[in-house]
Amino acid sequence: MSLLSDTEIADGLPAKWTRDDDEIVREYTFDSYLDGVEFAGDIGEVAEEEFHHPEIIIGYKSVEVRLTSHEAGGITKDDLRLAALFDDEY
Ligand SMILES: C[C@H](O)[C@H](O)[C@H]1CNC2=NC(N)=NC(=O)C2=N1
Repeated sequence: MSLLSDTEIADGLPAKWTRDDDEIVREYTFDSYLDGVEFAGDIGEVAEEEFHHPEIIIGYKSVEVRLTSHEAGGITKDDLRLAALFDDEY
């Protein structure tokens, strides 16, 4: 999978996602801590199915999700695709 250009990333970022250097990031908020934990598990299953894994930081009533393509060394279409799939779980 090849690296995307700055323009391709900007144009392809799903709503509420932002770019942070070589990663794309979104923070999800929840009514309870355990709702966030459950969401993390849900997107973990999607990541495993797609074999493309995010960094997931579980906070109090919030979950931060970071995506990058390690092997490619930056942001690829896989990252944009998984971001949209994770949003479907929210
Ligand atoms: C060996 C390598 O980790 C695997 O091919 C997969 C697993 N999940 C992955 N996840 C992410 N985010 N980037 C990768 O390059 C990647 N590679």
